[in-house]
Amino acid sequence: MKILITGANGQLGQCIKKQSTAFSSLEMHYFSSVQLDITKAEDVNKVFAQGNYDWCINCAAYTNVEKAESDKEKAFSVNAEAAKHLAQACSKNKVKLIHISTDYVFNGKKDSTYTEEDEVNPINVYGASKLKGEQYIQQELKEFFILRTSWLYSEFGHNFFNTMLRKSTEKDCVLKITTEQKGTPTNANDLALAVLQIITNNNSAYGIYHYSNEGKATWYDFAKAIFNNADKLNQVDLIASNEYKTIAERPVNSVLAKEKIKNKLGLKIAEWDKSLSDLQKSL
Ligand SMILES: NC(=O)C1=CN([C@@H]2O[C@H](COP(=O)(O)OP(=O)(O)OC[C@H]3O[C@@H](n4cnc5c(N)ncnc54)[C@H](OP(=O)(O)O)[C@@H]3O)[C@@H](O)[C@H]2O)C=CC1
Ligand SMILES: Cc1cn([C@H]2C[C@H](O)[C@@H](COP(=O)(O)OP(=O)(O)O[C@H]3O[C@@H](C)C(=O)[C@@H](O)[C@H]3O)O2)c(=O)[nH]c1=O
Repeated sequence: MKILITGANGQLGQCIKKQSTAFSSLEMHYFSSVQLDITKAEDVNKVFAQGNYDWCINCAAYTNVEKAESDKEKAFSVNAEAAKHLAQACSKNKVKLIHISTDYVFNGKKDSTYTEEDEVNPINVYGASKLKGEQYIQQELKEFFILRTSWLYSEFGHNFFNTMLRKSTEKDCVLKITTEQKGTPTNANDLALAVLQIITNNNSAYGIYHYSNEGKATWYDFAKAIFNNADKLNQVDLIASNEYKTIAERPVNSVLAKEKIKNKLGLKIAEWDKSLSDLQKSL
């Protein structure tokens, strides 16, 4: 099977590269943002017309939640308009699409886990742009999986996990970490494996699915677990805080319900804290 991966040098793209070594039946074709800018519809059409792909995994996105508030046009261009071009190219060339979306499509006011049927109502520009992308894909294409995930981290790229470990090397490190949001940290390597399993299982139960690791945490809980696993809790002054100022608002609760993906696609999902400690042991 021939697979096109966009945004290949981002965090998820690199995890897919790492995990795909165990999937010898897949012929992977990686395109970085320089090799294929998905906002350029003509370039997208050219790559699709030349490739004869079976699947496209869209890892390309505008993911800076803070910057998106003042850079709305760019966020919508990448996360919404370009997702539309991709879906149109997929439809025209009979390519199946796996697209990644976010827990930030929800407003966070629900006090239990979010299912795929729950009302979407984003409270920041990034979330709104990702929601528009989901809507375009549903309009343009039948054979798609949209996987909404949350709080991705890994050894690659820019994420909360790497930020915490980097800051902990600074002298007299004091970290005030918010307890105001509850969600699920998700190992991007686990998501990468899930994506590759969906492709190889050749399941045709297309649609929107939630995928995160199991369990829930605040960002403070997440930071504490990272430092505990790294045996660094006594090297940092870690303070639970409800005063960390941000430009973008985040949903207070964004824990995702995973029953649909487990039941319909048969995926097994690890607990967030176990997956985190396994990753840290392996690095
Ligand atoms: N990170 C997270 O916590 C979460 C992410 N998601 C979603 O998961 C997916 C993967 O995220 P993640 O890997 O963490 O994000 P990253 O920001 O690490 O990677 C995104 C990649 O997209 C590339 N990109 C940006 N604009 C374009 C463009 N116009 N054309 C082609 N490529 C482009 C970036 O390249 P460059 O660096 O050159 O701009 C980067 O390599 C995204 O859809 C994101 O919305 C969902 C929930 C949580
Ligand atoms: C660095 C830092 C952050 N925070 C807070 C800010 C914020 O509320 C929370 C997380 O901060 P970040 O900026 O790392 O994460 P954020 O950009 O909100 O992460 C989101 O990214 C997008 C792409 C998604 O799709 C989401 O699922 C989610 O992972 O922690 C602190 O409280 N203290 C700190 O020192």
